[in-house]
Amino acid sequence: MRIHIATDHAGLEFSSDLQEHLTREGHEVVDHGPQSYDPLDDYPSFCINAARAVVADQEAGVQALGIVFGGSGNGEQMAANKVRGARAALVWNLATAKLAREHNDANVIAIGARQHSIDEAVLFIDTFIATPFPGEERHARRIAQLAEYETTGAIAGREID
Ligand SMILES: O=C(CO)[C@H](O)[C@H](O)COP(=O)(O)O
Repeated sequence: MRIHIATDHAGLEFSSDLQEHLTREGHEVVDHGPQSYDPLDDYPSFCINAARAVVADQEAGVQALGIVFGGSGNGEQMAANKVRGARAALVWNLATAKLAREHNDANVIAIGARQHSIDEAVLFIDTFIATPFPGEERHARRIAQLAEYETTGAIAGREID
């Protein structure tokens, strides 16, 4: 699996530990930065670049997922979700790590580095990567509705209020 990682200053240590872990596990890790600690850096560009790379890989048939870290993970998730085709889930326990794949077919996981130990983050990420999207019809239907809104602005099955 190719894993695109991005963070900001708040998650830099997590990102570096995670990159070592994922490389040991046999994944191909692509680091979208930042490369050094700057307490004033801004997460959007790093996270958007990682999400864009995930979507581009998936569209090219390459198996890829993304991981974005920040202090809370909230802004990082928002940034990733601005990318067309990205489905970024904020994960904060084991259940949300599994559900992000099983129900949402998330292709990016967002984690708050100030909210968890590194061991917890490793568990969430390993679970996220190992969990397939079973493709149950109701979940696929809802994901397709999101994609339709994203590409056409149409809200499936409803008139615009
Ligand atoms: O989690 C984040 C965004 O959702 C950022 O990592 C966080 O806001 C950075 O905060 P600060 O500039 O105070 O270190």
